[in-house]
Amino acid sequence: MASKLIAPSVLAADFANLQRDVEMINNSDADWFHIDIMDGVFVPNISFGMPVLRDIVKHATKTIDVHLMIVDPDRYIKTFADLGSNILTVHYEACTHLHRTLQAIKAEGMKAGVAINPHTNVSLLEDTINDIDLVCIMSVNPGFGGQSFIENTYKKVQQLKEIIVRNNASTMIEIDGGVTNKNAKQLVDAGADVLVAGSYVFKSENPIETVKGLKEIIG
Ligand SMILES: O=C(CO)[C@@H](O)[C@H](O)COP(=O)(O)O
Ligand SMILES: [Co+2]
Repeated sequence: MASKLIAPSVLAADFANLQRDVEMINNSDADWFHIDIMDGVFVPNISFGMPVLRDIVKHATKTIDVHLMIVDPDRYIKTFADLGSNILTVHYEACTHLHRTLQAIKAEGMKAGVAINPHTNVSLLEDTINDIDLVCIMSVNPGFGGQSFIENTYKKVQQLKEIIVRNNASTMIEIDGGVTNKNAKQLVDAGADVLVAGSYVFKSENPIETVKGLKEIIG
């Protein structure tokens, strides 16, 4: 079985010491950079945009996993490809023509991801699962780091895993929000492949050791 991945969320980094924090992820056991882009419309918060991502990409040596929390994401697919995104995840709730959006992401040479809010049932992905490289199950309401993990997520992971197996798909399952050493094992046991961790990593005393601890837990 492929090893499970950790993707620290740069949203929780110190933006006045961004290069230091990017190097920390480079030097850690982390697998991906998780980049949260918020527009203040789809979610009630604005994070950072293209110039900051450009500078992160300049220094990052690992996969760039971009989580778009914006309305009408089709407008920016090419922009995020040109900036160096490897995986581009759009929200199910923000896409009128999800199938078309997924094809457009892949046409730009990126992996295509779909994120679902806590209220969105995984069964809605059954008809597109073979077109989706990664499903990001939100385990908090999107918009902010540092929120508490929603326990119903375990059930959603199991249900999504059943859909993936039933359709013989190779879709990865990512969990985003409130991930810590307390829920990591149960999430991978339920079928998760990638765990995003923001505050738990960056607000810890020794982020490198914290990532290492998470990797040891998920094996
Ligand atoms: O997309 C989001 C929030 O909307 C996440 O990626 C958070 O940035 C994760 O942060 P923590 O919950 O781990 O602090
Ligand atoms: Co995110």
